[in-house]
Amino acid sequence: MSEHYDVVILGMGPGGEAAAGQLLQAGKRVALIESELIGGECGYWACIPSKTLLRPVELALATAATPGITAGTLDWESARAWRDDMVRHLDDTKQAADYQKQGATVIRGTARLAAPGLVDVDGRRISADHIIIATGSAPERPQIEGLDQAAVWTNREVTNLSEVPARAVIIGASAVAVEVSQYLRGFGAEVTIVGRGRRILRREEPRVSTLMEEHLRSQGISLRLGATPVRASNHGTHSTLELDDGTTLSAEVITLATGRRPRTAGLGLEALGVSVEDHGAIEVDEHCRAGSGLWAVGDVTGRMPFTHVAKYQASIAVDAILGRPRTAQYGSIPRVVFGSPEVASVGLTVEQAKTQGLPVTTAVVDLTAALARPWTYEQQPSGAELGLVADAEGETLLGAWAVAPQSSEWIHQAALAIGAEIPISRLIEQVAQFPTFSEGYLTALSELQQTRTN
Ligand SMILES: Cc1cc2nc3c(=O)[nH]c(=O)nc-3n(C[C@H](O)[C@H](O)[C@H](O)COP(=O)(O)OP(=O)(O)OC[C@H]3O[C@@H](n4cnc5c(N)ncnc54)[C@H](O)[C@@H]3O)c2cc1C
Ligand SMILES: NC(=O)c1ccc[n+]([C@@H]2O[C@H](COP(=O)([O-])OP(=O)(O)OC[C@H]3O[C@@H](n4cnc5c(N)ncnc54)[C@H](O)[C@@H]3O)[C@@H](O)[C@H]2O)c1
Repeated sequence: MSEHYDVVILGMGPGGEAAAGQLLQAGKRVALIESELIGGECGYWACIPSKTLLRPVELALATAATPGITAGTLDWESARAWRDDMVRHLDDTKQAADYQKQGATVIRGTARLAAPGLVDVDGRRISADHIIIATGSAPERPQIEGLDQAAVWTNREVTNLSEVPARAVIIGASAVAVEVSQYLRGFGAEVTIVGRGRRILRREEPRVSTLMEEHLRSQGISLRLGATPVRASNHGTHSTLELDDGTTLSAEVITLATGRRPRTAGLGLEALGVSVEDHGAIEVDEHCRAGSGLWAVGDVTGRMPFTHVAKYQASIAVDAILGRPRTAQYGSIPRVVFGSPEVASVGLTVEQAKTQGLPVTTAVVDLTAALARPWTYEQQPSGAELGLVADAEGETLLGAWAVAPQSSEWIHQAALAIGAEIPISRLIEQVAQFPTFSEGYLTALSELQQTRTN
């Protein structure tokens, strides 16, 4: 006999946790299955430790750029201790107890789909009206000769490091590489990012890449772009990485920042006829439905692999389960790289708009030239810009990006404008507080309007 629940959730990262919270609140009988730690990759080996380690580095850089305060001294031991507290010393006992108190059944183990509506956890059989798969993603391991013998870190080791290596080579040139390079460099490592493309953050506007490359270089981070690693070797005290241009890099650790693979292997999806894409992602419809009574949320769906998206998809799936379906909309969800300065974007890039056959107008504002805020923020500001992408008629925004302090916060104005399709003629009537970075929107919007009238 199997135990029966209204809903069983496979994986308790941000997606699983958001679904669990809402279902328990709705009075559902819920079983939660977790093979490692409640909180998932985000809580222990990704968002939380990386943002915690970035914060003192961000402050040290800001302090060095601000007169009237003595440049901050970074202290690895106390940063590490704060990080350890923030990742709960890799202990989720309290989280499990809290869920149990709320009426959930918490099951430790690796879940597998045994049949429609039936889950197997190491021999224990659990049936449910609905199954939500929220098993997340694992680091992608590139095919590089000798990599298995070299000293290699993934996101797990590089976010939970106990000592900062003297030298680090990072393979990959996207969000993980930018964030990790900045805290490793800040705490004293010599860092080289190896990117096979010609620019970093390749999914964003080319100008974003250029600005951020300049910031990274100015902080002493080396960039080897347009270079592909071909061979790695372990030399005991250090490892080397040979690139296809014939050069060799040497470091104590090689960190992989080469993307993620949805965790679907071994789940038994194929046997149940559930569609899995090439890369392992579960195909879902606009309600996050993967099949009858089967739902998938978060990184496992391969759609915008961010924590806020996992939580959003969870709310979409739960609402459908509770009989009040909504349609998932991804077009105005922000994307942020928490570097110094922050890189924030939302909506379409010019390239993406073109691919969709949408003619566009654009405006780019040098915030340092246009605003007072950068000058009251630091003594010699540079490299802070805001870009807007609008339809060719200049009526509504399609996209926005910013490389500037705190842009993770103020990008949400553009997100709201894009999501709610607020006309530019209305947006430009807003008055922004002086002196703020938000004033940049008015400058960029007037530029868009001028392009339109010219
Ligand atoms: C270094 C780094 C930094 C990041 N920083 C940010 C950030 O600042 N902001 C942001 O929005 N995103 C960030 N991300 C992305 C973010 O971590 C993911 O998008 C998010 O964790 C996805 O949540 P999830 O619930 O889908 O999966 P996960 O967090 O991966 O959780 C899945 C859970 O399922 C469990 N599980 C897997 N298989 C099974 C099974 N068969 N049975 C039972 N349990 C199982 C796992 O143990 C895990 O606990 C970062 C990623 C990295 C690598
Ligand atoms: N602040 C945030 O929200 C945040 C922070 C970090 C990560 N994340 C998310 O986590 C996920 C993983 O990030 P990421 O930066 O690892 O992945 P990514 O998929 O964004 O980028 C992968 C990078 O690795 C490179 N690469 C892949 N295979 C390679 C190979 N064989 N040799 C050389 N280079 C190779 C790619 O060219 C690219 O530069 C992303 O989805 C990202 O959005 C989010």
